[in-house]
Amino acid sequence: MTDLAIHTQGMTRRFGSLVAVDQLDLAIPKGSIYGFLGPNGCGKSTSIRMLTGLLRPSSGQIQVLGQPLAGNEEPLRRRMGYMTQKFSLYDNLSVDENLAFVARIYGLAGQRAKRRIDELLGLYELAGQRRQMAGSMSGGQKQRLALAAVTLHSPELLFLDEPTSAVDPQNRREFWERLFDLCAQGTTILVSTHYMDEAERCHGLAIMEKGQKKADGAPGQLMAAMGARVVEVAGEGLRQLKQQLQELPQVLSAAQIGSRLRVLVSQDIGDPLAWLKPRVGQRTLAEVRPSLEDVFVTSTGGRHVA
Ligand SMILES: Nc1ncnc2c1ncn2[C@@H]1O[C@H](COP(=O)(O)OP(=O)(O)OP(=O)(O)O)[C@@H](O)[C@H]1O
Repeated sequence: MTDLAIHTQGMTRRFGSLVAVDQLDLAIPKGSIYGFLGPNGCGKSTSIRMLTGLLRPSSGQIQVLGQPLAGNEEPLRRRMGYMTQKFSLYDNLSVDENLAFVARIYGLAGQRAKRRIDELLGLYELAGQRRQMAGSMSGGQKQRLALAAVTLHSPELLFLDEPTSAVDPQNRREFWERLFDLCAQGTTILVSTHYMDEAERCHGLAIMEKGQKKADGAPGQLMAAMGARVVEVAGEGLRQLKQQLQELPQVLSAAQIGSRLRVLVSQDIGDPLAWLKPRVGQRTLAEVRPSLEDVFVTSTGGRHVA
């Protein structure tokens, strides 16, 4: 299918007896931002390495930009950009030199390279720092330079492996604005993250656990389809209440968020407020909308960070 940037069926990678990625089916539309959400070790990087053609799958089919990846790795890789985890530039080269170096790798030279570098320096607000050493720049500037470098050859498909783990929330927000600019120009972006807020910005996402996809869809859809209702309890003695509620099989999770206890009640309970009322004493109750973290907890059988 040509409207898919990435299409996999049963993509699997084993390392000895460990199944790092287990039967992953993906259908990522062109021009969208798609997220891999999951904890360390769940197989995000291994999946990205397979999709970029750097690592062979143990089994399964992979199509990238409408072509089978196997046998077409080289030409397809020229149409992709890949920012690895802890991607770093050369600290002891200037901004200009870093981009010129990357341009050479992509076979861009002379006036063409110069024009593209000028364009990117303008776009990523780095024109005033051309001669500054990359190592002396702020985290946000380094991030912008990294994005300039990885998009220098105007890739159609961009892979970003935990791109914002080293930047503050303000820079993270700006970085995402730039991703949406790229997306608006038709670039497909696959981004791995363990931040809920970041995953929530994606058009679609896969929730991963131990190499398996546990849920797939738009964040809003996943929240609407969650198999649990969310009730917040306010009052005294929440730590003790949490212990009591977690004993109940109908309570999927209970986690303290500030001065409230966030309780996920199985959807088998028709009226979660009426069901909880006698179990929480004098405390107050309110049903609230699910968050992506709630979806993560219910789909992975994990626990809220509490
Ligand atoms: N080359 C390798 N040899 C053996 N095991 C590996 C190899 N690469 C990854 N693994 C294992 O595969 C599993 C998935 O790792 P992967 O790096 O894909 O996870 P991740 O979700 O990207 O996590 P992180 O954010 O920590 O990189 C882990 O258990 C990891 O130890």
